[in-house]
Amino acid sequence: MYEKITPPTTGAKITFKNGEPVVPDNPIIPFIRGDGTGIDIWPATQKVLDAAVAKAYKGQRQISWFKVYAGDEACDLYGTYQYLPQDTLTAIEEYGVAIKGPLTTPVGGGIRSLNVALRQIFDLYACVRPCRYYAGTPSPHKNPEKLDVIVYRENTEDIYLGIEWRQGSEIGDRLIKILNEELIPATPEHGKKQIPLDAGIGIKPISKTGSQRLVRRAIKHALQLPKHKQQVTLVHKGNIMKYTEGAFRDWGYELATTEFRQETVTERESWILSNKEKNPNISLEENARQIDPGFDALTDEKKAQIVKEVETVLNSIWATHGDGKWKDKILVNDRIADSIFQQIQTRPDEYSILATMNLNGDYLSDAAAAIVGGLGMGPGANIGDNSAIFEATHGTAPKHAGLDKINPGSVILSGVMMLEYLGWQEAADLIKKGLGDAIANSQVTYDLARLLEPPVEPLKCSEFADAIIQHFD
Ligand SMILES: NC(=O)C1=CN([C@@H]2O[C@H](COP(=O)(O)OP(=O)(O)OC[C@H]3O[C@@H](n4cnc5c(N)ncnc54)[C@H](OP(=O)(O)O)[C@@H]3O)[C@@H](O)[C@H]2O)C=CC1
Ligand SMILES: O=C(O)CCC(=O)C(=O)O
Ligand SMILES: [Mg+2]
Repeated sequence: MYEKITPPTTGAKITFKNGEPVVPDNPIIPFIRGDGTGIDIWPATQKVLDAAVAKAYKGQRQISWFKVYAGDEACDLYGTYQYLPQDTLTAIEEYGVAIKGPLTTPVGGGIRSLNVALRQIFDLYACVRPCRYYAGTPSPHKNPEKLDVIVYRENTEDIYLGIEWRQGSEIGDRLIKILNEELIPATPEHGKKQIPLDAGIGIKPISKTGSQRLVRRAIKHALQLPKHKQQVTLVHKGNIMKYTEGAFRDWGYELATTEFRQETVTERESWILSNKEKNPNISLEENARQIDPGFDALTDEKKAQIVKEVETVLNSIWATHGDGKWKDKILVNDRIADSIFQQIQTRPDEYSILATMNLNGDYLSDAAAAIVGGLGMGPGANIGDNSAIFEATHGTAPKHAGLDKINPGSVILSGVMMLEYLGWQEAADLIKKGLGDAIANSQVTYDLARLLEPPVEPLKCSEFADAIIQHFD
């Protein structure tokens, strides 16, 4: 079955039932070491995960690690250009849950991202990246502890589908010609627009199915959070990209107000309901005026639409959501993507789950990680209905590779997410305690050491792992 690798002789497979993992006490878990600093980070991570599981379960549970190959290591073993061998795909498919270090993607030409390919091959449609603050972590922000968000990023489509054509390529030029001569003129709203003849072209597909399954998972996650964090914000640039990003927002609201009608309230609905609670005799028109500040300047047709919206909301959900009942529901709102980048800095405590499309979520997860201490503190998970791969937000950080210097925190915390996904909360909690206490004692790697005031002598990558383990007690 495998060409060059052999699964561990002990351990059992994780299986999936209704999208949830069924976990034996000794699961076999494939891991990819990763390129660049993967060589430093992975051994540190494995040591911490094994120590936590051993301490929490005293031999009753353990992970049987299965080394599989991708990136540079795979080419060394399997031959030139064998970046993602079939063995690796077979192993992940068979064992269901895997963890990986970062893999290199060249800019411009060369191979397309192996990281993205893995998400697409296994249909890992939700990229979940929590950003929370560990006390004592230096941050460029005054109150980093106020940020506690989870970026829920659609992980399989958008421009990451990678359908694009190079400038000057035969098909690219043909496509531009068809667009300029046939499709754009046939679409009146595009007027006389034309694509420059020397343009590269990329396609940005955003589907209803892809958007709604992501938002569904985000809402289900919100239901598990403490009351004050039960909120999902749909992040989009729908003012500019109406039929892709705008549609993502609309499909998100549609899902929330149909599949989760009893559990959710939209921000606009909450304004309408609260206007009536403050003034039970408020007219539909006055309510509409209060939810839309520019109401009086609108056309009669638009005004009538908003009045109708108010009426529909009151008729359909006053009984279930009115009289303050909406305050116990999950709040679903939306924010335009550029504004959310400043909102997480200026009003971080107003946000919880940020549901995004692929590109926006890629940007936003690095930015949010920076607030709570940088890319060394940014874990992540790629989750589908039949498999999951855990990996950090950051990349290979090649200039630090092999120096035993880089912060392994993000991959270790990705391991914590994996343990929680397996239901091994006790082991996950030990690591969170160990990591938190190490940071609180200023036992940190270079990235955090240089920001501390006064600066401290940094620990090596491997020493940080040891410090975490020492702080289990
Ligand atoms: N999922 C994946 O596998 C990903 C892969 N990549 C790939 O990684 C490669 C390198 O990408 P690049 O743009 O340099 O981005 P990286 O995220 O690899 O690194 C950028 C900078 O972020 C800081 N950083 C990253 N990781 C850590 C860490 N663990 N601890 C502390 N600081 C960290 C370092 O800053 P400083 O030097 O200032 O300390 C580093 O130089 C590219 O090929 C890219 O495509 C990128 C993202 C995700
Ligand atoms: O795959 C890559 O090289 C980059 C991907 C990335 O930045 C991410 O998923 O956050
Ligand atoms: Mg990224």
